[in-house]
Amino acid sequence: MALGGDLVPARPFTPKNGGDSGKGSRRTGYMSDDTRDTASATDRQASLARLRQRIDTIDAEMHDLLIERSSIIDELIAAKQGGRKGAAFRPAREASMMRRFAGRHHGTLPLVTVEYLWREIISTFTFLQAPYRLHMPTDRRPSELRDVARFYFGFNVPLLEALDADAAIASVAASETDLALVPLVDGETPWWQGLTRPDGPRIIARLPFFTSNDRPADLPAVVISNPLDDPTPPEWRCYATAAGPEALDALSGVDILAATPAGTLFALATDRDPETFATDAGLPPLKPAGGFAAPLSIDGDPSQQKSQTE
Ligand SMILES: C=C(O[C@@H]1C=C(C(=O)O)C=C[C@H]1O)C(=O)O
Repeated sequence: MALGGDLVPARPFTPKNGGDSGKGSRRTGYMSDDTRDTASATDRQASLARLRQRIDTIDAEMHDLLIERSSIIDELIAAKQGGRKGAAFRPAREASMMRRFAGRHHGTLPLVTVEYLWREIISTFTFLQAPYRLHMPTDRRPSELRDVARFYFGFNVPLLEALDADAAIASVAASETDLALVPLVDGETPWWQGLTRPDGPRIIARLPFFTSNDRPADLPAVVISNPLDDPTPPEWRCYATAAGPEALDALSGVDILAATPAGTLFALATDRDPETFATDAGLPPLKPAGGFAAPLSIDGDPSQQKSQTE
């Protein structure tokens, strides 16, 4: 049976005996309130129909543009074939696209909605270039992490549950194009040791990209991939150290990502030289663990502020 096949269409309400419903039945002038009400209801219907027509026209244009956007994929794959085989992600390009949206955005549509729509588009387009799966540990904040996964990678990308971050990173290492999404939550084990092996998986992005005091899918997390062919260097470089977080807390240009008593994963601004930094801070040599584009705070964005006060 077709969906909704049993549904009976609602019949319009027709009042009996002329519909004496108070205000509308009083005769006050040349045009009765009834006639006026009917006229304004007709006007409302007409303007609603006009607005819906405009929306349908815009939707058709957006749909045509998405189809046109996807027609570029084959050429994109060919253009990228000069590079190494592997994942098609270009995190620096994705970051610059998001910054461009933030710069040109206006109106009542929350900027985070734009981010969400384009994340679905970008993830699907990347997937069409080189299919991949997303490995997600289930041992810490799994439902919040799933929200982040779906917000940033949409519903076309298969999501695979892993026991913990180590298992998720091992699955990435064993694949060609897969990703892992690991929450930045302090724990007992320094899971990031799996990011310091030569030519092994590395951090490629930090989420959320648009930061705000009040946004959906806001669990801090990092995206991990095998080394990419992205020519643009990251703005923050990640390092692992055996030192605890207290050794780094007060230092400038440092962003602590996750910590255990047995070590810290942190990001260092690229204008800081890591060797000089480690020597000055009295730290043992740092182990590179990847990098990411600087997230963007959108709390000053007018449309975002509006959505926050609602
Ligand atoms: C299209 C590209 O590849 C991926 C898909 C993107 C997109 O659909 O806009 C953007 C960046 C990449 O992660 C690209 O490199 O430009």
